[in-house]
Amino acid sequence: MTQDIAKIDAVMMAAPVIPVLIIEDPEMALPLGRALVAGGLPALEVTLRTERALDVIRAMTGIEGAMVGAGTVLDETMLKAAVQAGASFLVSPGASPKLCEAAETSPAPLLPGVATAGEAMTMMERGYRRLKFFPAEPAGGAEYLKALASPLPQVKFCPTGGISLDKAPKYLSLPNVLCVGGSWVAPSDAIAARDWAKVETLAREASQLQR
Ligand SMILES: O=C(O)C(=O)C[C@H](O)[C@H](O)COP(=O)(O)O
Repeated sequence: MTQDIAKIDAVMMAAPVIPVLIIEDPEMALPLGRALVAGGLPALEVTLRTERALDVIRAMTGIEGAMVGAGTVLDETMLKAAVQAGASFLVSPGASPKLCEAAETSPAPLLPGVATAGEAMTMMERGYRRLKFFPAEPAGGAEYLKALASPLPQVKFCPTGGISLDKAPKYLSLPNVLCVGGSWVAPSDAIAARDWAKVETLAREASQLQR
């Protein structure tokens, strides 16, 4: 199957925001994940950008109510390792033919990144209907994404990259946006200070955004 829309929609519709997590220390995984879920954000994207990211995914799969995915999935090796660690969805900053091929036999659905109409059309030809718009703010922001809605109404996006609590509403009001992604709900200073109350507050604000 190219992209299991029901599976990826369950992730994209779980909350208005998917936290994008960059975690160095697996000991932070459980308290951080619990704070985000308690604040109303159950879908968690753990980027494969740190050495222990797979351990973080393993730990987070034990959190009740969490849907744990892997971000920054760049190739087949990373995709397989993420699935093996328990990732139930996969996110990539871009879409390469080899990565898409690997995703087509994966039990976890892939949300691939695109930044142009041409890239979106290439993914549509492969059967994809849910895409990440990345990097959202530098690539043109909500206005740019709004302009894609009219010619490409079948495609729904998760814009990510440079989005904050203030910028999220512009995206969430668009007809072609199901949710947004962002790291602002799990800032590195709060993680370093183990300030889980702050993370929960940020998550709660994000979970209450309208879409
Ligand atoms: O590598 C990936 O697969 C990603 O998901 C990239 C992230 O979407 C952005 O790095 C998050 O951007 P900020 O919210 O601006 O920090």
